[in-house]
Amino acid sequence: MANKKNTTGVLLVNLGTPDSPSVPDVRKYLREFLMDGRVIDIPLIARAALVNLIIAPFRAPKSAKTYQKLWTERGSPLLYYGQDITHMLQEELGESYAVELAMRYQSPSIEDGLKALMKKNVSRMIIVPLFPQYASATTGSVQEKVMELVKGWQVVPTMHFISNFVEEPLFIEAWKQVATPYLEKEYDHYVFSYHGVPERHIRKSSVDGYCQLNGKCCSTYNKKNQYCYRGQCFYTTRQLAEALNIPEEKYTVCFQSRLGTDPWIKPYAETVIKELAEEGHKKVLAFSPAFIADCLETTVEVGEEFRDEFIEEGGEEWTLVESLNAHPAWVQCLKKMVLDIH
Ligand SMILES: C=CC1=C(C)c2cc3[nH]c(cc4nc(cc5[nH]c(cc1n2)c(C)c5CCC(=O)O)C(CCC(=O)O)=C4C)c(C)c3C=C
Ligand SMILES: [Fe+2]
Ligand SMILES: [Fe+2]
Repeated sequence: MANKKNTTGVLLVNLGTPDSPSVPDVRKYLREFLMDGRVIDIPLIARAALVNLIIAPFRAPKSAKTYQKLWTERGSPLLYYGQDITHMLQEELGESYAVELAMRYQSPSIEDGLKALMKKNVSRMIIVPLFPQYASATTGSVQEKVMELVKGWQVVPTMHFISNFVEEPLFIEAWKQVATPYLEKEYDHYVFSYHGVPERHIRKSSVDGYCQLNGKCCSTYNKKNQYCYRGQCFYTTRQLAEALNIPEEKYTVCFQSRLGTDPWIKPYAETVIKELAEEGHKKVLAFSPAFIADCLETTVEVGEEFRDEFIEEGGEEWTLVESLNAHPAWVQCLKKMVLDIH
C-alpha cells in the first residue's frame, strides 16, 4: 500500500512514567494512571475516593523513593528506551513511514503523537501498544484513548491497531538474543514473572466462562482465551522455554505487583520465591517478558526486591535478564510487525 506519495504513521505507545521521581510528579502520574477506569475498574466515585484518599497521599511518597533508585542520568528507562527504539525504527523503515512515541499516561501524550503524525499528512496509522500480551488495562486502554481522541476529527485516516504480539516469532527471537549470554551459566531454576491483574479482569474477557484461572484453561492458547492476559502469559512462557531449551520442570511462571486486597491472578511472585528457596533452589535466572523495556517493575521489583526476598529465604543467586530495551533484534521485530500490515 505504501508508495512514494503515501506516508504511513506509526505510533508506538507505552504505559508512561512520571516526569521526575519527585513526590508531586509521581503523585500526578499515579493519579492519571489509576483514575483510568480500565485500570481500577470500579465506579467513578469509589475510584476517586481510593485514588485521592489512599493512593495519592500514601503510595506516592513510597513509589517516589523507588523511582529515585531507578532514575538515571537519562531519566526513566521506560522513556529513554522508547525514544531509542523510535529513532531506530524510523531509520529502518525509511521516509515512507513517520514514527512517533507516546505514553498512555503523562508525556509525550498520545494526543501530541497523533497530531505530529497528522502534520506529516499520513494516509494511514498503525498504533502499536508496546505490551506483548493483551490486557484491558494496557492495550485496551491505549485503544480506547486513541479512539476517543480521533472521534471528533473531520478526517480520520485508516487506522490499524496491533492487539498483542505473543505469536510473533521475532519477539521470541529478540528475547532469545538478549538471554543467550546469560544461558552460558547453569541455574537451578528459571522464573518468568509477569505483571499481574485482578482476577475479575480475566473473567470479564473470558468467552463462555472458559477462563477458570487454573492450569487447565491457560495450558492452551485458543479462540476462547485469545484475549486472556493470563493465557497469553503462559503461552509466551511456553514459547520462550522451548526457544531457550528450558525443560518444563525447570521453570515457574508467577505474577507480580499486586495492588489492593482483591484477588489477583496467581501464583503470586512472593509465594513462588519462598517456595523455590524452601525446595532448596539456590541459583535462579529471572525473566520479565510482559515488559519490553526496563522499568520500575523489572529493575527494582524483580531485579532487587525479589533477589533480596530469595536470599533472605535461603537462596544464593537471583539474576534478572534485562528487557529488550533497544536491542536491534527487538527493532527488527517491530519493523516486521509494521511491514506485515498492508
Ligand atoms: C505489562 C503490563 C502491565 C499491566 C497488565 C499492568 C497492570 C496494572 N498496573 C497497576 C498498577 C501499577 N503499575 C505500576 C507500574 C507499571 N505497570 C506497568 C505495566 C503494566 N501494568 C509498567 C511498565 C509500570 C512501570 C512504569 C515505570 O515508570 O517504570 C504502578 C506504579 C509504580 C508503583 O507505585 O508501584 C502502579 C501503581 C494496576 C492496578 C494494574 C491492573 C489493573
Ligand atoms: Fe502496572
Ligand atoms: Fe485463561
